[in-house]
Amino acid sequence: MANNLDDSQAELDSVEAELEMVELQISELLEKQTKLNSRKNKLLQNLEGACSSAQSSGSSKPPKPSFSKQDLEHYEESDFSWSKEVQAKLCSVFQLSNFRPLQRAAINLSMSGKDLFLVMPTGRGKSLCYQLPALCSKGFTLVIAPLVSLMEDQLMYLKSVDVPAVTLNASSTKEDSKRVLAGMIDKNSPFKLLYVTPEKIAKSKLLMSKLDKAYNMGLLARIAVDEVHCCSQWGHDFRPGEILFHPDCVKIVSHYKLLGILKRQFPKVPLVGLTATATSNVLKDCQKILCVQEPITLTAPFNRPNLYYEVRFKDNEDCTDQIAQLIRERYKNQSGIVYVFSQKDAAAVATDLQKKNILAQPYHANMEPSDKSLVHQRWSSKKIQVVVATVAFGMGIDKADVRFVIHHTISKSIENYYQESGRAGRDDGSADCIVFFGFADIFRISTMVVMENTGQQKLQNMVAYCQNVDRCRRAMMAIHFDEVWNDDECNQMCDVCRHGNDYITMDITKHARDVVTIVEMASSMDEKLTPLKVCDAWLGKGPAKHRKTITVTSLSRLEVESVIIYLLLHGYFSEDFSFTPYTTHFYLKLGRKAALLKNDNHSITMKMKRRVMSHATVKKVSESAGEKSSAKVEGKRPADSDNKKSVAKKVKTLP
Ligand SMILES: Nc1ncnc2c1ncn2[C@H]1C[C@H](O)[C@@H](COP(=O)(O)OP(=O)(O)OP(=O)(O)O)O1
Repeated sequence: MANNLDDSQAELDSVEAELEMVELQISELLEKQTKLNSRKNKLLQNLEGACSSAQSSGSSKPPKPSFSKQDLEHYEESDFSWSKEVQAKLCSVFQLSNFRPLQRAAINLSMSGKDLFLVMPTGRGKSLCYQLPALCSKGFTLVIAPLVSLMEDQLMYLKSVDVPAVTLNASSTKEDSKRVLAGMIDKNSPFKLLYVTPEKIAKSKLLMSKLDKAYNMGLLARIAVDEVHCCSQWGHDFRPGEILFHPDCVKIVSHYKLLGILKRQFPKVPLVGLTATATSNVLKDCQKILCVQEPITLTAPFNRPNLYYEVRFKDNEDCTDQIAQLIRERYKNQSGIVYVFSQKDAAAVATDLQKKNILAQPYHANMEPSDKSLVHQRWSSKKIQVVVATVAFGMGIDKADVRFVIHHTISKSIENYYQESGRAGRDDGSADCIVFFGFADIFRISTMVVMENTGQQKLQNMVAYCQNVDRCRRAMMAIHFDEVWNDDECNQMCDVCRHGNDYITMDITKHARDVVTIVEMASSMDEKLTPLKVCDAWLGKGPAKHRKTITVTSLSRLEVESVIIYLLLHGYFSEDFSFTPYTTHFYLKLGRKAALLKNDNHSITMKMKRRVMSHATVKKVSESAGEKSSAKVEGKRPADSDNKKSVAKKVKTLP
C-alpha cells in the first residue's frame, strides 16, 4: 500500500511538472499568436493604402482609410493654382530642384487647407513642408518648436536664404517682442514665419490676443507644430535624445499638452504636426490633445537607402582603438559623430581620439551652452572632424555631409538608434552607421532605463537588433516600426545582406542547462550574480567554492556572452534589480522559461556569427557535423548570389 502511494505521489509530481511545462508552452504560443495576429492586421492595413486618415480616438469602429492611394496621387500632382509659385520658390529661394517623397503632397494638402500629420524620418526635409507654403500664402505661419536653440538654427538658415522669419521666446528683448507683436497684425506681413515655444502659447495672453486679431484679419495662414509627438503622454519616449534628456523636458511636454487652444480658437487655420517617429497610438493622442477633427496622416518611407548599417562586436570593453582606426582609414577628412553612453565617456573617448591625432571634441548636456555651440560650430565648419557626444547632441543638428555615425555604446532603443544614426547622410550621399555591441553595456543601459515604463522591452529590442545575424537590419527596423518591407530595398546596404553566410546555427541546450544551473545554485545559496560574475563562474574564474559544483565551459568569453544574451532575450533568464541610494545593480535571475530546460525534450538553438566564435568552436562544430549524418547546418548564402533562395537547414551541436 505504502509503495502504491509513493508511486502515485511520484507520478503525480511528474504529471504536475509536465503540466506546468505544457502551460508554459501554451502561453508562449498564445503570445506568439497575438503578435502574429497584430502584425497580420497591420500588414493588411498598410496594404490598403500608404496613407490613412488618423481615426478619432476611442473609436471602436475598424479603421476606414478616408485618404486613399488615389487621393495621395491627386495631391502629388503639380497642377494646383499655387503649383507654379511653389515650384519657382523651391528653386529660387531654397535652391532645390526636386521634392523628396511626400513633400509635394504635404505642401499641396497644407495649401488646400487640410490638417495634416507628417511623419517623416529625421533629416528628410519636414521643415520645407511648412516653410514653402508659408512663402506662398498671405500672412504668416505660426511655428511651435520645443527648444530655443532649435528655433535659432532655423532662423539662421532662413536668414541665409532671405526668408523673413522671427521668434518670440523668453529671451526676446522688449523691443523685439513689440516689433514682432506689431508685425503680426500688419497687412504687409513683415515676416512669413513666427517661431514660438509651446510655453509662450500657454503663458502669453498678449500673444494669444494678437493671434486672435491676426486670425480675424486673415493673416494667420497656418500653424505648424514641430515635434508634435511631445503632445502625447507616450510621445516623449520617441525622441528622448532631445526632449527627455533636456533639462526642461517635463515643462516642454506639459506645455505641449495645452496646444489644443490653437485649434479651438482658430478652427479655420490649417494645422500641420511634424514628427520623425510616432506610432499611430501616439498620433491619435496628439489629435485629441490638439483638437484636430480629421487630420490626414502622411507617413514617409522610413528607409534611408544611402545609409549602410553595421553591427560590430566589442571583443573587449574598449573599442576606441577600432573607432580611431576606422576614422583614420575609412573616413579621412570626413565629418562624423561618435555616440557614447555617458558624459564621462564623452570626455574620455574624445581625449583618446585626440591622442591618436583625430580632431575630436566632446559634447554633452552638462557643458556650458556657449561651449556646446562652439563645438557645434567648429564641427559644422569642419574645424573639427568628430563630435563625441551623448544623446544631448541631436535636435537642430542639420549638417548635411555627416559620413559616419558610430555608436561606441548601443542606443537604449531602436527608436533612438534610428534617430541618432539618421543624422548621417542628410545630403543623400552614402554614409555608414556602425554600432559597437558590448556585453557589459547592455546592463549599464538596463539600470539607466529601469524607471521607464517600457525601458527594458525597448532595450531588449535594440539588443535583439544587434545580436541578429541572419535578418536584414533594415527589415528588423521595418518590423519594429510596423512598415511593410521588401528585402530587395536594402540593396546590400547592411552588413547582414552584404556578408551573408556568416553564421552557424547551433544547439546550445546543454550550455543553457549548465549556465542556468549556475544561477539556480547561486540563488539557492541566497547569492545574486551579476552577468559578469555568471560569465566568470561559467568560465571557471569565479570564487573557489563555486568551482567544485560548476560545469566549466569550453566556450570562449564572446561565445559565453552571446549565449547569456540569447537566454536573457528569450526568457530563460530575466533581470533582477537591486537599488541603493547611489546606484542600481543588475543581477541575473531565472526567467519563466528556465523550467523548460528540465524537460529532456526541450532544445534550444541559436544562430551565432562565425566571427564571434572561437576557432576551436568552429573546428569542433565542423567536425561534429561531419561525424553525425543527421547534423544540420544553416547558413546564409553570400549576398551576391541569390540571397532570397532558401538554403538547406542543418543544426550543429555546439561542443
Ligand atoms: N527636396 C529636397 N532636396 C534636397 N534636400 C532637401 C530637400 N528638402 C530638404 N532638404 C534638405 C534641407 C536640410 O539640409 C535637410 C534636412 O531638412 P530638415 O527639414 O531640417 O529635416 P527634418 O526637419 O526632417 O529633420 P529633423 O527631424 O532632424 O528635424 O534636407
